[in-house]
Amino acid sequence: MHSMTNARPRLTVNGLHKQFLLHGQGGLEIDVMHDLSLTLQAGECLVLAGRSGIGKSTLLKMLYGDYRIDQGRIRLHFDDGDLDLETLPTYAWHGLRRDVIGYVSQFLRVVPRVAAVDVVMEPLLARGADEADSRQRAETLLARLNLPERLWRLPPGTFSGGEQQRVNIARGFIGEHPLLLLDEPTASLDAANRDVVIALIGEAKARGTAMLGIFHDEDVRERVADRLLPLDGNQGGLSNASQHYRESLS
Ligand SMILES: Nc1ncnc2c1ncn2[C@@H]1O[C@H](COP(=O)(O)OP(=O)(O)OP(=O)(O)O)[C@@H](O)[C@H]1O
Repeated sequence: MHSMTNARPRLTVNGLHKQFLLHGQGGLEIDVMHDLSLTLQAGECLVLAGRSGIGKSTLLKMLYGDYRIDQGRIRLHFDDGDLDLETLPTYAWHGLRRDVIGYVSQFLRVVPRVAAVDVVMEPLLARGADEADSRQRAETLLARLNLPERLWRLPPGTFSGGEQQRVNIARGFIGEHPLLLLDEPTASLDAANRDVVIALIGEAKARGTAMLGIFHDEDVRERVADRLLPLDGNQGGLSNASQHYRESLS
């Protein structure tokens, strides 16, 4: 995998469009994103803003390969060249997620019977890291996030929402990916743990991590955002969706 450079934006998005075709609704089309462009530098945290349903999570899912890039360009910049995600073959996404793009989703996808500490260290093991070192780093992160030690060896399926989210955050940060996507990582946390996440984001910035995040909490947003990107304006969203819906009825 390429190594990333500090000299140019790590990520450039140009003319991105996203449309969902709802087969169950007689082929209704929903325009979620229209002509979105952005750049993201190393060590920068860009926060996506805009009303609910405007397409913030959709953008993160397109960057992570969960949603197809139908129109527009998403380009990652490395020392030795660029990588266009819209033409990336399916098999290449696995390595990209392992080594380059990290993602803290809103909810932990629990794997049954796997202990919390193993969930957290897995991204390191996937790269062939030493098991004892990986476990040590996972435990350090879980301790920082105040997850009680008695829970570390238990599967997180029965943990509280906030406990699961802290396992999720530890798993997302442990890999120190050069590009990190954050979908409401602090939503279900108390003030003390929110502060830990803000500190983790600060440390990631200092390492040169480029971050794109969604934070509804204004206090958190102010503390982490280097820039805000409002998705409202000409980027479609619900107004377009409802317009399409009305057109489909007429
Ligand atoms: N897989 C999908 N199929 C159909 N429509 C979808 C799909 N994913 C998202 N949408 C629609 O796209 C729009 C944008 O959703 P998205 O989750 O990106 O919004 P958001 O800005 O992150 O909202 P919130 O702040 O409430 O999380 C919504 O109208 C949603 O219903």
